[in-house]
Amino acid sequence: MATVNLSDYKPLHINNAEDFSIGIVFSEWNDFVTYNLRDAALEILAKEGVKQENIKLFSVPGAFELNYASMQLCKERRFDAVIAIGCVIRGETPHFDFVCDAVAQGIKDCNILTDTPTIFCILTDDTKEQSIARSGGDLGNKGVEAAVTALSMINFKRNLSDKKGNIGFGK
Ligand SMILES: Nc1c(NC[C@H](O)[C@H](O)[C@H](O)CO)[nH]c(=O)[nH]c1=O
Ligand SMILES: CC(=O)[C@@H](O)COP(=O)(O)O
Repeated sequence: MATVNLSDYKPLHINNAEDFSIGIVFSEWNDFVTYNLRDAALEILAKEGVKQENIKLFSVPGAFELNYASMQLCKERRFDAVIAIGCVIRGETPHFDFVCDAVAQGIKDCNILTDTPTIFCILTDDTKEQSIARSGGDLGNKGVEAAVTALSMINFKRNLSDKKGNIGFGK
C-alpha cells in the first residue's frame, strides 16, 4: 500500500458516503506512480466511509486509453463518479503534448457529455522526479485530491437532485 501523504487532507464527513459507487480507471504506464495515486485515492475513500464493494478498479495500458475506458463507464451510468488516473512524462518528441491534450479533452468530454462526474487525476510532468514528488512524495499525492474531488462532486450532484441547495457536508 502506498504511503499516503495526508498532510493537507481534512476529513469531509460527507453524508451517506457509504452509498457512493465509484469507478477508478488507472493506466499501467509509469505504474510506479499510478499505483501510488490509485492506492492513495482508495485510502481516502475508505476513510470517508465508501464501501470497498462499491469501488471498482479498471486498468488500461496508457493515459490515452483512459479516454475510452472512462467514457464507457460514464455511458453505462454505473457509478456516481469515475476517477481517471494516469501519469504522462515528457520524452524527446511532441508526443507528450498530444497525449496530454487528448486525455484532458477526453476526460472533459466525460464531464460535459455524460451525467457522471469524472475526475482528472493525470500527472503531466517533465521529469520522473516531478511525478514521484506528486504521488506520495514531498509535494503530496494527487490521488488524495482526486478522491476528495470525487466525493465532493457526488455530493454536489445529489444536492442538485435534492434541490435543497445545502452542501450536505458534516454530520
Ligand atoms: N509516454 C506515455 C504514454 N504513452 C502511451 C499512450 O498513453 C498510449 O497508450 C499509446 O499512445 C497507445 O495508444 N502513456 C502514459 O500513460 N504515460 C506516458 O508517459
Ligand atoms: C509521453 C510519451 O508518450 C513518451 O513516452 C514519448 O517519448 P518520446 O517523445 O521520447 O518518444
